[in-house]
Amino acid sequence: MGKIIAISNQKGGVGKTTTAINLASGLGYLGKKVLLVDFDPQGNATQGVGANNDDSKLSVYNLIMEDYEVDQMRKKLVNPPIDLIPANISLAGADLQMVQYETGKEELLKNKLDKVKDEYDFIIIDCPPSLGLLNTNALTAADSVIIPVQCEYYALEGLMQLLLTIRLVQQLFNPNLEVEGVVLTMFDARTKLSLEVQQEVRKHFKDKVYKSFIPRNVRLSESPSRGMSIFEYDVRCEGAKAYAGLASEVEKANRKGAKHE
Ligand SMILES: Nc1ncnc2c1ncn2[C@@H]1O[C@H](COP(=O)(O)OP(=O)(O)OP(=O)(O)O)[C@@H](O)[C@H]1O
Repeated sequence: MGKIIAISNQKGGVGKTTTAINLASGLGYLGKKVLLVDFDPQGNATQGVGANNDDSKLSVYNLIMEDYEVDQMRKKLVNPPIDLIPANISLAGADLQMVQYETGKEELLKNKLDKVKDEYDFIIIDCPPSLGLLNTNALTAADSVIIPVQCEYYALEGLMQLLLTIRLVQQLFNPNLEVEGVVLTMFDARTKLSLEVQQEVRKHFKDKVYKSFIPRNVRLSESPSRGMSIFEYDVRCEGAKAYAGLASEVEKANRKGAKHE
């Protein structure tokens, strides 16, 4: 049975998509069967692995709002060795449409992903930067959440709101939802601020914070525009080493019988 992990933080630009792409790819290169679900209307994860986010194509919108199944829109990629459910701008309208459903609107993604969960070791969901119904769908479908925290001023601001949302989803729709881990992103060891944010986050989340932190690295910001994960774009750069480390930590924590270290 695969593990479904949502990459979530309602704050924009903290590294959700970069983490979703490179964690999924890193796990793929470790030999794991991985499905990356782009669940952000911006479709950045789709483009970031070199796939098309043309809004005339079937996407995650059709999966959750219509009678389609994963098989009809998943793309099997070679480099990185993962499967992808693409997203495009049509997903932006889903929130408003779902609101009108009387029941089941929080479980639309879960209902579809559960059917393919057995085929994968990991299903990674790239969430949108909001706490609306799309995010609730991702958290209801997920077994756990990885929270990327950018090393900047006000890094922790808004995290309480995310934790409250996670608790609410636990109470209402998904009692087994857990925080898988917190990953520090855009870390700059030369600045006092990055070190302070790191200390603050560790004080708060203790052993949930991954030992691998993601440095600010220009190669990581360049790779999506080439449609490559960091492992194809520049496997030797610091960003690639950091995401390889994160993928190993996540893989190890989810080996049968393993406990989060
Ligand atoms: N470690 C890093 N070093 C340098 N640039 C980075 C790093 N991580 C992310 N970026 C860049 O920062 C920007 C925001 O990153 P990303 O798109 O991953 O964040 P996001 O949380 O998914 O954003 P959104 O909330 O808009 O979905 C992008 O331009 C990305 O290339």
